[in-house]
Amino acid sequence: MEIDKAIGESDDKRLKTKYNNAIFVIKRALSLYSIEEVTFSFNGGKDSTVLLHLLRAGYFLHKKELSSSNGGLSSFPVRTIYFESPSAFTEINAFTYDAAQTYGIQLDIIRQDFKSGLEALLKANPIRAIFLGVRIGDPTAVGQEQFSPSSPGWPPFMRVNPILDWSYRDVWAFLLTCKVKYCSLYDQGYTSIGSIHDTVPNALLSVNDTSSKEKFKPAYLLSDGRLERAGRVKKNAALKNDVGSDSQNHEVLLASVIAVGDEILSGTVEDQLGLSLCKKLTSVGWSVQQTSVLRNDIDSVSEEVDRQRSICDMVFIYGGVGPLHSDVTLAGVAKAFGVRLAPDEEFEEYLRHLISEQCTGDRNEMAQLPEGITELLHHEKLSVPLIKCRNVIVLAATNTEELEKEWECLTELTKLGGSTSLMESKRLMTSLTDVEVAEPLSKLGLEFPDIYLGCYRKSRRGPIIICLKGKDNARIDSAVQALCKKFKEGVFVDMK
Ligand SMILES: Cc1cc2nc3c(=O)[nH]c(=O)nc-3n(C[C@H](O)[C@H](O)[C@H](O)COP(=O)(O)O)c2cc1C
Ligand SMILES: Nc1ncnc2c1ncn2[C@@H]1O[C@H](COP(=O)(O)OP(=O)(O)OP(=O)(O)O)[C@@H](O)[C@H]1O
Ligand SMILES: [Mg+2]
Repeated sequence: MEIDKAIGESDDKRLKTKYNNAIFVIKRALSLYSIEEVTFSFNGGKDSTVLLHLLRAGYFLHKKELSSSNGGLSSFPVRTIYFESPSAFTEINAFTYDAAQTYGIQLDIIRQDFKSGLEALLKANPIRAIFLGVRIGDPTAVGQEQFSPSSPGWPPFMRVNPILDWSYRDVWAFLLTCKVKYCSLYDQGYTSIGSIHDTVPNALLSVNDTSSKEKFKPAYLLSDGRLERAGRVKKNAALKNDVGSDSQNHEVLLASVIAVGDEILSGTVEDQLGLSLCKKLTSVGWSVQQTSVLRNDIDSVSEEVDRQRSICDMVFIYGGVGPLHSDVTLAGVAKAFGVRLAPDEEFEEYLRHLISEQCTGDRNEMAQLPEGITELLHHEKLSVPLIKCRNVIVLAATNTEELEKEWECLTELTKLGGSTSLMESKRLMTSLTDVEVAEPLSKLGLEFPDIYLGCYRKSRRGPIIICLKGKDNARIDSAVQALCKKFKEGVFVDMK
């Protein structure tokens, strides 16, 4: 069998291990279910192309073990389904059909959405397990194992994911080692393929060319596999798109800032990052809803992150990030999302590069990240990428200088300030007493419900500072005028 032979002859140890594990999963599935009960969900993408060949090899090896036959593989008896959509690339369609013909696959074309299509399929056939080319890092892989029952609300079947733990690099190592055909779009700079509406070539593969037409290097040259979805335009375009589906449709983006550290709570260390973050977020138009300081305790972190991530658009968490026993922040974030911490080999590489001499043992504990929900945000100014788990940003900064750098990169990478409209503000100082300003101010609040009114003082007896914030400078000016009218001239001093 040519695939098994090609891997056998390769000296890529890592690829061999990945291959053997995937074949093991496939053989287990073929032992657990009859051939009529399994289906391969094939869509012509690179991951499903890998799976196609693994299944061919796995089926061959499974048969060989059963019958000790040594014959070739002429046809592929695993039922194969393809959900064809009008928004698929023609190249994907063409490749899918071609591959089916080349490998003797009888392709069932389904022209319904996934759920309805699967319902109809399962009604008409005794299917119990479906092979998928899902990999960790795919948004749909969250919480999945190599064998994962379909989700509640979906028809009942087992999802079998033989390449769940394969990286982008593993996928290309396999396709190139086995010298198998793959969809032509991957040679034109596409690195992960969705629909024609949300997929463009990966800009990281762009080649500077003097001619007017932009050119791209092939997908296998993308050196950093974590960026394979950079060509998925809409989903990656702006931070606002990461906001949970249950988030409110408010115009101002809401943030929550969480510090993790027993030392802050005991007063041993002063938290300056919280203050700095609040200032930065406010300066780009975010409204900070809450700051909290938590103990270095997984459950405290997970409960607070879980609460804040559903109320706020973005949660910023810092402290407790590292390899020490007290560094529980990432574990808490993973728990909040109901996923486990799993080794991230590419993050591991970054860390090894950074701390190579100090690195002991096989596994670097710091390279464990929340599985399936983590996006690494790379910036040339950062030696280690920032960690983003859905709408939670984990900052590694331990002082304001480091925070400054991370913030700068974060705003560049995520358009943090670009997706919101900035708040205007004005501050007035007065030596009127609290009693004198209290009632007029609350009335002003009723007259200008769109203006935020805040008050503070620097000392009990000192002047009061009144803060007015809103979307529109003219509205703030009207509110200021209305307030001044309620008092004698000159009692308010404009501080800005
Ligand atoms: C064969 C098959 C089985 C699926 N099973 C499930 C499932 O059990 N639960 C689920 O939430 N989504 C399931 N999906 C949907 C995928 O998780 C995902 O939503 C789909 O691939 C859409 O990806 P896209 O929006 O990027 O195209 C399944 C899809 C396919 C093709
Ligand atoms: N339209 C579809 N028809 C059949 N199976 C599908 C379809 N879309 C997705 N799948 C299944 O889901 C898996 C994951 O899809 P995904 O888009 O992440 O990977 P891919 O298409 O194989 O590769 P790429 O990441 O390059 O797009 C596929 O390998 C396939 O098993
Ligand atoms: Mg795809």
